[in-house]
Amino acid sequence: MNEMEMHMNIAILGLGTVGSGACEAVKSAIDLEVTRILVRRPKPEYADLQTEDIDDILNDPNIDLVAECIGGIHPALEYVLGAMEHGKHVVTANKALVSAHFEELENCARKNGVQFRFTPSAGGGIPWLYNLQRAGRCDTIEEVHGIVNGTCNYILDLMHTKGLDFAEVLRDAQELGYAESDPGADIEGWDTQRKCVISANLAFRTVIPEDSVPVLGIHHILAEDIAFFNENGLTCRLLMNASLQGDAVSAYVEPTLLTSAALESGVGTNYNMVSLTGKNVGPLSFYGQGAGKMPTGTSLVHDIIDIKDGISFSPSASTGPAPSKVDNTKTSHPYYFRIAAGASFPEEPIASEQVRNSYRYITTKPMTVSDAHALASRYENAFVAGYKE
Ligand SMILES: NC(=O)C1=CN([C@@H]2O[C@H](COP(=O)(O)OP(=O)(O)OC[C@H]3O[C@@H](n4cnc5c(N)ncnc54)[C@H](OP(=O)(O)O)[C@@H]3O)[C@@H](O)[C@H]2O)C=CC1
Ligand SMILES: N[C@@H](CC=O)C(=O)O
Repeated sequence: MNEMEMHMNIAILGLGTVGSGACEAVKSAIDLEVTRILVRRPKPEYADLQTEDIDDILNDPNIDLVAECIGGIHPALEYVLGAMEHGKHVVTANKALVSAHFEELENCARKNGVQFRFTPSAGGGIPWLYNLQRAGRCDTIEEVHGIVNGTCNYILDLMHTKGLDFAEVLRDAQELGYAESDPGADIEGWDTQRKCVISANLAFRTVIPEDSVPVLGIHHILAEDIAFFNENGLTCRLLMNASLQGDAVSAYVEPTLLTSAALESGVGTNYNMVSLTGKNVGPLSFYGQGAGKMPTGTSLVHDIIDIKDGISFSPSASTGPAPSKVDNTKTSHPYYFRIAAGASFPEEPIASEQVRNSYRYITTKPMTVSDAHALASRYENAFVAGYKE
C-alpha cells in the first residue's frame, strides 16, 4: 500500500454471491480498489479485471490484500497461505476454512507480518466476531450462543409462520444466495458447527476440533413437528452453544425450542442473533442479516477497511483460561424426540409423551447433551430438539 496515499489494491478470489457483494461494497469505500478478480470461468461482469491464474495475483506486487470468496478448503487454503507468504493481507468469509485451519492461518499471518481477518465467516453481515474478540480484551467470555445460519432460520421461520414446505423454502434460500453450494452443510448443521468452533476459539482463546462439537440438524423436521410446536407456544430455531465449564468447553449445535420470552424466537427470515456473556460486561447480543450478497460482502469490506486503517484484531489477546477439550457431560436440559410410533425408546428419560399421526412425541426429563445426542444417533429420521430453560 502506498502509505502517502493510503490507497489499497485488492484482489477478489471468486465472483459468486459474496465476491460480487464485496465488489459492489468497495465502490462505497474510500481509497479501496479492486484491481484483479480470480474466476474459474469467465463472467460477464468486471471482464477487464478477471484472471483464471492465481499466480497473476500472488506475483503482483501492487496487490496489497486478497479477499477469498471461493469457499471450501481446497484450493482456498493454498491460495490464502500463498497470499500471506507473498506479504498480502487476507480477509475471508469462509467458515469451513477458518474452522478447520484456524491455528495454521493465524500462525502464517503472524509469521509473515500480515493481517488475517474473517468477520463474515460467522454471522454474515453482523460484526459478531470483531466484537467478540473486542469484548474479550479486558473480560472473560463465559459463553456464546445464538442463531448463526440464515438458511436454517429462513426455513424454520417460513415453516412456522406461513406453513410452507421445507423443500420449497430451501429452494428459495438457495435462490436468494443464502445457502452453501452444498446446502446439506446448512440443514444438517455443519455450517453452524463451524461458526460455533470459530466463535468458541475466539471467545475462549482455544482451538477446538470441529468433530468434537456434536450436531443435530433440521433436515428431518416435518410439518407435524411445527404443528406440535405451534400448539405448545414454542418456536424452533437452530442454535450454537459454547460455554466455559472449568478447564473444558461445552459446545454443541441443536434445534432448540424457545418460548416467546426468548429473544431468538423473534428472529425471522435470514436474520441471525448471536450473544455473548462476559464476566464483567454481562450479556451482549448482536442482530442482523446472517447471509446474503450485500450484508456479507459489506462485512468483508469492513474487515478490509479496518486493515487499511490499522485497526487491530487480536484473536489470541483475550484474558482467561484456555480450555483444551470439549465436554458435554455436564450440560443438561429436556429434549423433544419425534420418532416413529413403532420405535422403541428407553423408559427412564421420558417425562411425557403423545402418540398421534403415526409418531411418538416425547419430551424427556433433563438429559446431558452428550447422552441426548448419542440417543438421537440411534434414530434415522427422528427430529430431535433441546428445550431452552
Ligand atoms: N452466501 C452467503 O450469504 C455467505 C457465504 N459465506 C461464505 O463465503 C464463501 C463464498 O460463498 P458464496 O459467495 O455464497 O458462494 P458462491 O458459490 O456463490 O461463489 C463462489 C464463487 O467462487 C468461484 N470459485 C470456486 N472455486 C474457484 C476457483 N478454484 N477459482 C476461482 N473461482 C472459484 C465460483 O465459480 P463458479 O461460478 O465457476 O462456480 C463462484 O463464482 C463460502 O465460504 C461461504 O461459506 C459466508 C457468509 C455468508
Ligand atoms: N449458508 C450460510 C451463509 C452464511 O454464512 C447461512 O445460511 O448462514
